[in-house]
Amino acid sequence: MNTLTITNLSKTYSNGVKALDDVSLTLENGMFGLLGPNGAGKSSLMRTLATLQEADSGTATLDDIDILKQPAEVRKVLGYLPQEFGVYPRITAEQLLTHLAILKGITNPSERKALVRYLLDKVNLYDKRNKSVKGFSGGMKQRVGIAQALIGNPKLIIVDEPTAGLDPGERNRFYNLLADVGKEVIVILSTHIVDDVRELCTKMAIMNFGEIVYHGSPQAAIDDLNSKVYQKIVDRDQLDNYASEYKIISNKMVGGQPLIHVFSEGHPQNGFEQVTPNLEDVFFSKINTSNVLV
Ligand SMILES: Nc1ncnc2c1ncn2[C@@H]1O[C@H](COP(=O)(O)OP(=O)(O)OP(=O)(O)O)[C@@H](O)[C@H]1O
Repeated sequence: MNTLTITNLSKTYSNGVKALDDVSLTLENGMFGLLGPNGAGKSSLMRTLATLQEADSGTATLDDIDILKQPAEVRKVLGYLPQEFGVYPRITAEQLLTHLAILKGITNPSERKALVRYLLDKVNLYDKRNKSVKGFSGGMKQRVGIAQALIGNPKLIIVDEPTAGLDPGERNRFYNLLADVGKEVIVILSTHIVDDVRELCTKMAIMNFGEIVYHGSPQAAIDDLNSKVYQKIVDRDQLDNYASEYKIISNKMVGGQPLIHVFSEGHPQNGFEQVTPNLEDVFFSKINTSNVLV
């Protein structure tokens, strides 16, 4: 069992933005979802754990490695799929992975060849190994991204917003692959897509303005909202009135009209009906609700 312990991590950029505000989390093997809106600080946290940037204060350890002080040690046991894994030279999938394996220090040619073929098979691209990666679909490129993250038997795999731009079929294939990978190592899936976390993760954190605003299981967070979420279709021009009277946690268009979800300890009457809460309700109820109104 591997353990990642993050303690009081903070980071303020030179422009004054506090991207990490006293972040503390403990993670063990399995898929961990880090959910947050754009700009919440997810990439800042992922880049810090991937030793690509420094924190101002706090600590992070992976088993007995001090991530902030021993970056070279971390890199040996880290697999990282960055948000922009997008520079593809005109080489085949097998050549690209071979090249990245060399960079990762796999020096024995026959061991490297066997590893690359194993990884291509694992991400279901063995048949495409001689095709140029440039011509791959978004989903296939992300699978190459996972294959390269698996080089060197990592203990910690970080994937930053991996499903953006994938069609539903490709997203599903990618989910299956991640779920398979996540059994024996720590996988952190950073995303603003609630479905990614619902489908894959048993543990999660929600981040907003650099702070962890929830840490626990998705189901426990949903249970907390039980019989406290109500919905109603309202007129668009009435939205402001509803916002001042109720605690709106989400607002989406259904057939051209806003469907609002509100949080309420008791039944709000006035045409509202109770709904079974979902992870999206959790997400919106934990982050700043002023974003909700369009
Ligand atoms: N290098 C930087 N210099 C200054 N500000 C930065 C820098 N990188 C990020 N920020 C700011 O820090 C905050 C957190 O950014 P970050 O990229 O970590 O968030 P995020 O949750 O990953 O968002 P997204 O989903 O948009 O990638 C944002 O306000 C962002 O504008």
